[in-house]
Amino acid sequence: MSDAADLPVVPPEARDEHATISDEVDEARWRYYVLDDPTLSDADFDRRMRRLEELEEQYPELRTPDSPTQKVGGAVSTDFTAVDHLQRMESLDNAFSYDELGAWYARLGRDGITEPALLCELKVDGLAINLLYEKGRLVRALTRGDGRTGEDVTPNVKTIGSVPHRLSGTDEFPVPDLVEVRGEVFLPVEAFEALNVAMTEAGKPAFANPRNAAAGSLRQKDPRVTATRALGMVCHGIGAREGFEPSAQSEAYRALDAWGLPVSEQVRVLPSLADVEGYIANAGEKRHSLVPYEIDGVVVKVDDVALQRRLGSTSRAPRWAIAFKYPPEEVNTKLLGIEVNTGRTGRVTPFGVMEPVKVAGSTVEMATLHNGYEVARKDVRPGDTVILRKAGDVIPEIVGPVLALRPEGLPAWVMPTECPSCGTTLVEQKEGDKDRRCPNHEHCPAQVRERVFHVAGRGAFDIEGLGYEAAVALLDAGAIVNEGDIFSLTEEQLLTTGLFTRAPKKGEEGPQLSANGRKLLDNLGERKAKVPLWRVLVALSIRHVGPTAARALATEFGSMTAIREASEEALAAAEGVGPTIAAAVIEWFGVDWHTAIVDKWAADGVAMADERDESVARTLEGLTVVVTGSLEDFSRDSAKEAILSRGGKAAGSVSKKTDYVVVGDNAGSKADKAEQLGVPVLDEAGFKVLLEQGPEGLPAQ
Ligand SMILES: NC(=O)c1ccc[n+]([C@@H]2O[C@H](COP(=O)([O-])OP(=O)(O)OC[C@H]3O[C@@H](n4cnc5c(N)ncnc54)[C@H](O)[C@@H]3O)[C@@H](O)[C@H]2O)c1
Ligand SMILES: [Zn+2]
Repeated sequence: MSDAADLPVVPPEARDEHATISDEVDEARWRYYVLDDPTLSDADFDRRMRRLEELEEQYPELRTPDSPTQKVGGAVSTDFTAVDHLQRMESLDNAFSYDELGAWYARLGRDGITEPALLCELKVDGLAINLLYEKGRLVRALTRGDGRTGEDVTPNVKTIGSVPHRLSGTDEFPVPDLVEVRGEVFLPVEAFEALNVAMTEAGKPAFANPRNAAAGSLRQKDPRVTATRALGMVCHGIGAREGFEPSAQSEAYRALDAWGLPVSEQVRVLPSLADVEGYIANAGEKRHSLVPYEIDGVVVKVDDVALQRRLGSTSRAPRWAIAFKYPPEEVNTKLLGIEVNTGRTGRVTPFGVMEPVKVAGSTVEMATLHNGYEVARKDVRPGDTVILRKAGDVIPEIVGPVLALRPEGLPAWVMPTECPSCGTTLVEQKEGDKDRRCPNHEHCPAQVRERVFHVAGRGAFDIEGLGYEAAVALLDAGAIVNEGDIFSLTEEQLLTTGLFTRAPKKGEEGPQLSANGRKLLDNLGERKAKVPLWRVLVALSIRHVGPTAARALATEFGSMTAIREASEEALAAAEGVGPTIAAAVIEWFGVDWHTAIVDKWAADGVAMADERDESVARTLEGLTVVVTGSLEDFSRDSAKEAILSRGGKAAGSVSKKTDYVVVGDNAGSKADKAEQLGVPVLDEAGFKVLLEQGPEGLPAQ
């Protein structure tokens, strides 16, 4: 041990920083453990703890017993009776990377413990609980508190369904005289979401996350309230015990399981660090699907109890365990402003602009707020500190404001009444609609821009070289007025934009078309000639007509003309279309500037029908055929294809306009309907004749 004299002198700045952060951490712990209402995100909290540890590493003098790094966080609220644990409850040291995990493992090696069996389990994001069983009876349940003294929440814990009030023994594991069982109380994600809906409906503030909701639900003064919250519990250790001496952590879990306590099925004992890393990676990938509650990491423990004893503990955590923490999915950041954006269909969407923060591995500075109601419901205001959540691949979400940090007098945000792009007064599509739309569909610059971009996009014409930047440039230069002009773009027009030009070479005059520009013209020419009809339909931005509906329409009708001429009933009757889409299609084609776009495209050489196989005779021209039940030699799709390719229409339901109904095995009501309406009915053989020879081939009815 070194003398105080050997220690580096602590500069006043370091001392100040340490004191400031210590105060912040103490305050944060109070809010988190006692009030269940944190103002720091876990990531911000962890960062402060790390900084304290760094400072103490550098200036060991700062590592006093009352430093937050030396204490198990938490305190005891006066709402509950304070009771001492029989054996201290500890925290866990953290690893935020494989390197840090490796460093922990290497330390075991230096302590003479090589290749120990390692028990891996999920780190449950809940709150710690200590259950005392005497002679198999649950006599007390305590929160962790400061590790020595916890809060007595026995009546509340007794409402948790998975916590047995009495243990049952087995031959291998008889009920011990006394045992402290440690575990985590959690609220499953689904129950959390349901609870928040109920809270909002009751006009109460929603919980920020399942962990806070679990803590708030368990630490209720009235256990009847706790009883209504679907809390769960999972065991992760034991404390004091009499009449029970397991030799391994995993053996303890087998005993807990035998006694009827909830033990996770995800626990594994693994032989090497590489296996542990595999476990961590796998659980990280399945973070939201492995178990119905939230996890924030993996806990790795030396399995052998004798080795655990040998390693012992620091002032706050065992040396034989480490928590590997996943990147945080929730962070706090400043909401700088709320802006609105007009989309392709005119929907005006508010979105939050935030101070950029890293969350779940990516930097986020914007997140949608969906509509004005959503902003009001969450009550987020520019200037608020907000909780930003990004779970896995899900798009980032602003969960809500940290109310305790709201500056006084911060005004609520008001949804604009006019389009941010063209100034037109916004409307609701239909009464009670939460969305507001700009009705200026034809000329609103934002809508036109989004549509042009959409026409060229992956799901529609898929035109390489016509991205967002090009769409904006072409519109700004007036080279195109709207999406109708895309396929008549000329070299001269491209030259007006600046985006598709290069400097003239010797002997050339004026700016020249760049390689990009020539490529764009080639792509336009190539795509318009061979694009399937359904992509053209998607490109038109008809409400409700996405790829699925577009494919259905194309299969059924085969050409743009057929779709345009079809009645609403005929559209609705088509397989996979239905009344909503039919109405949207009719409405869309009823607008002059819409049909002008279709006509312009057709004139510019855009393919407006799916190519037919010319070798097939058009035996069904003008006929509508319904196939029902299952056929031997045709699938649903191939039967339809056979009808379409011969010029017929394949309808989904039987009406007076149906010419033939083909009835296969297990045909249902459609066959009856045909009979009622007197529509000729064919079996599979008759269908084949019809396909080959047309109605002439069939015996006269
Ligand atoms: N946001 C805030 O203001 C704030 C304040 C205080 C603490 N916190 C959060 O709490 C953490 C520190 O709390 P802590 O001291 O409880 O440490 P910890 O949560 O990092 O780890 C220790 C705890 O993990 C729990 N745990 C879950 N699954 C476990 C398992 N399988 N095996 C063993 N233990 C398991 C136990 O309850 C144990 O007490 C911080 O990292 C932060 O995330 C946040
Ligand atoms: Zn507008």
